[in-house]
Amino acid sequence: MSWEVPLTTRALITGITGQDGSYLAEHLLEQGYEVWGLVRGQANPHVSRLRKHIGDVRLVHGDLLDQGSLISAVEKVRPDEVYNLGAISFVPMSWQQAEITAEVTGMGVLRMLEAIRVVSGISGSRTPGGGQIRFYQASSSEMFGQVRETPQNERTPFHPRSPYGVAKTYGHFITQNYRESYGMFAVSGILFNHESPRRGAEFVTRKISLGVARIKLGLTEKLTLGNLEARRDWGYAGDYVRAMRLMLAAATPEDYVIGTGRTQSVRELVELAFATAGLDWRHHVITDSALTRPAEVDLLCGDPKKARDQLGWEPGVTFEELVTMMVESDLALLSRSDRPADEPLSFDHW
Ligand SMILES: Nc1nc2c(ncn2[C@@H]2O[C@H](COP(=O)(O)OP(=O)(O)O[C@H]3O[C@H](CO)[C@@H](O)[C@H](O)[C@@H]3O)[C@@H](O)[C@H]2O)c(=O)[nH]1
Repeated sequence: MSWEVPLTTRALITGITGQDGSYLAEHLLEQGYEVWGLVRGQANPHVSRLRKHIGDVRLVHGDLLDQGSLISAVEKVRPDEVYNLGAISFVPMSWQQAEITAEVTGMGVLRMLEAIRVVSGISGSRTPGGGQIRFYQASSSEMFGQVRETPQNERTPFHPRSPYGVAKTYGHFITQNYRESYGMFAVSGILFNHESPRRGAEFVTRKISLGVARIKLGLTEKLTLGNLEARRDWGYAGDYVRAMRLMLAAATPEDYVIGTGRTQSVRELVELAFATAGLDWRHHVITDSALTRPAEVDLLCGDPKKARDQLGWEPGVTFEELVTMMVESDLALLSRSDRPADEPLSFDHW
């Protein structure tokens, strides 16, 4: 008599405590994966939240700033797939802390690739098979920056406009380089903005949905924003993590743009979010030039044709559904009797 030993794919996710990490962990668990998260720090407050919401995730300690810790983590977990979502991801902070952004968001990618290379025993160039571990890098549409063409696709040149964008561009090219140098299955998803009720409160979509909820519930009257004319391609994070897995399941390692193909201004987002709650934004929104950026990305719009044609990936949630989902979620959250007192609320309370 024989029986089949179940083959479980093992994934290691950096940035597991962030918005995308949480959705990706849930998605991979649903697909039958064994999911490990890399967590840093001695008393990381995000870990208990992660444990509470996604109990089945296993944790391993490590830090994108510490090469040895990444080698140890990869050695311990022996993953089939590594998803590098860890980064300093808030663009304005990258001007205040340009060097640490370069270290975490840029050099962190190199350190993880090196950890995979060393643990896989890849020493020379073009090792046959390039090892078994497949690597996903979270590249960003911020790399397009001052865009050369619209919509942006996989062949559009990069012109990053922030230290964050520059660091992501390094991460993108070092991933490509390890693929070309060592034959590793290393790919980048160039993801346009993707949001959800779990988005951090510092990003504009969540800042607006929380602001609308507070105003609707009489907790405040005004919401202060920066540049209302910037345009973004906003999709739903839960849709975008599906694309990450599909990229690693593909027959060949390639980079893909993930976006919706639509673009809206911050002003249009504001108008819709306030209207969703029955409010007129013009009575509540004020702008402050202190919130504008030293160099802005004026327009982003992704062309996801390659992902659609080759991966069968499609966004499921429209911009209008996304905005409604976020405003309704924050209205429900702030209406709760056990609402935490320490506002501003963020992803901590999903
Ligand atoms: N955060 C914020 N942005 C504002 C505000 N007012 C206007 N904006 C404008 O809203 C736009 C979006 O800002 P964010 O939501 O902070 O996102 P981002 O800078 O586009 O970056 C996000 O998307 C990238 C992918 O394109 C990600 O790579 C990055 O990590 C982040 O998630 C920017 O043009 C920004 O100037 C405000 O009060 N706060």
